[in-house]
Amino acid sequence: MNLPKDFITKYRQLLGAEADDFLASFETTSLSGYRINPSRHHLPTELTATPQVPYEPWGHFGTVGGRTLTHQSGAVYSQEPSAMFVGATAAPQPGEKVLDLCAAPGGKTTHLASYLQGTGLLVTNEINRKRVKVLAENVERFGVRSAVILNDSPDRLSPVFTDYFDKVLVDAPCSGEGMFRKDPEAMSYWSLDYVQECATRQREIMTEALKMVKPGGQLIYSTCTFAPEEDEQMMAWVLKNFPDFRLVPIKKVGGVVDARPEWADGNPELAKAARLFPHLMSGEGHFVAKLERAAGDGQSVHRQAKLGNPLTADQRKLWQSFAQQVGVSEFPDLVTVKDQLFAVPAGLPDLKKCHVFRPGLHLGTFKKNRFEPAYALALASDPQTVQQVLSITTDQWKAWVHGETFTLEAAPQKGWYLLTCADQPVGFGKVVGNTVKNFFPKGLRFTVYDTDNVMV
Ligand SMILES: C[S@@+](CC[C@H](N)C(=O)[O-])C[C@H]1O[C@@H](n2cnc3c(N)ncnc32)[C@H](O)[C@@H]1O
Repeated sequence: MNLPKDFITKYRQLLGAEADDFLASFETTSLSGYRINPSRHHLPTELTATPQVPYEPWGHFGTVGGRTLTHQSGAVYSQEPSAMFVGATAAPQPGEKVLDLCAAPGGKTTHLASYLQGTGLLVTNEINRKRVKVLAENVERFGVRSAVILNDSPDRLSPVFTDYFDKVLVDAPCSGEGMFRKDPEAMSYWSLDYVQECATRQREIMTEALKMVKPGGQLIYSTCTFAPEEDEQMMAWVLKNFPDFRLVPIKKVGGVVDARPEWADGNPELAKAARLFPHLMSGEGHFVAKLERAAGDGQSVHRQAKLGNPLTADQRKLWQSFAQQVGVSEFPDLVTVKDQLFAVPAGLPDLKKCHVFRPGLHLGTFKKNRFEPAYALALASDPQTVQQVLSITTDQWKAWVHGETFTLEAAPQKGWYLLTCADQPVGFGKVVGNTVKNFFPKGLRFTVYDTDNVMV
């Protein structure tokens, strides 16, 4: 690999005798991994029997293809093994209020959602308009039930969510040195100046992010770079400028090591943060730190959310009749945005000043005198509790994701069914006679070839 000259010189100086092993690791193959979705049942051993990532019970080494049933149904999320250390360090408790400030494409968000188990509140934000769409697709595919998706800059969010969250994750945009092995393209925009630019942007992001942590709450900061300017030096800057925050120790296993105080101002507290080096563990380069705000009284009062519109009597009837007939769970807080129905998480502050991309779980669309359930609702539904479930074969699944209608041997009762394949939810289909009408979202359709493995 043709590493930039300045990069080699810098890390030879910083790492001394360790530099040879560090630089040699760039010549080895990067490792891929995936996380299992804990809300899915009966997953095949092809997925569950692969070697486990040491610090993440849902994490496995291996590859899952994008055109598989496993991927489409949200049974897994492909994620580089080191990146799993971030969510495992945040590990929010069910019921907590959590912000993922730099969230697209959604690796950490879906991981945080696994910990929350459909409870509490997950505010997941992405500044970039194109990337927020991908984030929404991944949140939907993973069946996340209690997320609000925002498309804002940190300085727009901090006045709305001052002193609000139990946990804030800043998975910062960074110089990406830790990804050179996996994605050599990242080297093309790297320079010593670029590292400085990233550090400046990270200080701006952190200044806003820290305001949103409630007293006693935590902020998890991570990068996928080795650059001390963006890692230990960033934490040294926080400790100096935000005295109500301190670093708390992170449990380090599987070759994860202490951060290096000598790469910043020498403050021994910095060793509490974690470094993931590819020459010391099985994964790419990362840095993770956990900051905790001192307990005390938060100053801020949060006005209740005014999101969307209440349902009309007709809309409520249509939704209830669908929910009862199909047997999907009820949601306490429902709102409409135009003709779209959403279940919103409880306890949100007023989001009038935010760009709300999704106010909650998309349940469906009101059409003229009928209700059409959303793909997001299907993937957030548990086939074990839904009453109207239709199990389809893998050949029928191939037709389904390709956008085709297909026929059944016997005609069940007319209506909406949660379709499952190998016990995984794959969408809602409408049965008319012995035909299953296709409602797989047009933008997500794909072709599965006979030679493709449906599972991995
Ligand atoms: C490292 S990526 C996040 C990866 C994501 N957490 C995941 O696990 O899939 C950083 C994200 O920060 C966003 N970003 C860039 N500039 C930003 C800024 N000034 N404030 C907040 N986010 C920013 C980028 O668009 C990018 O999606």
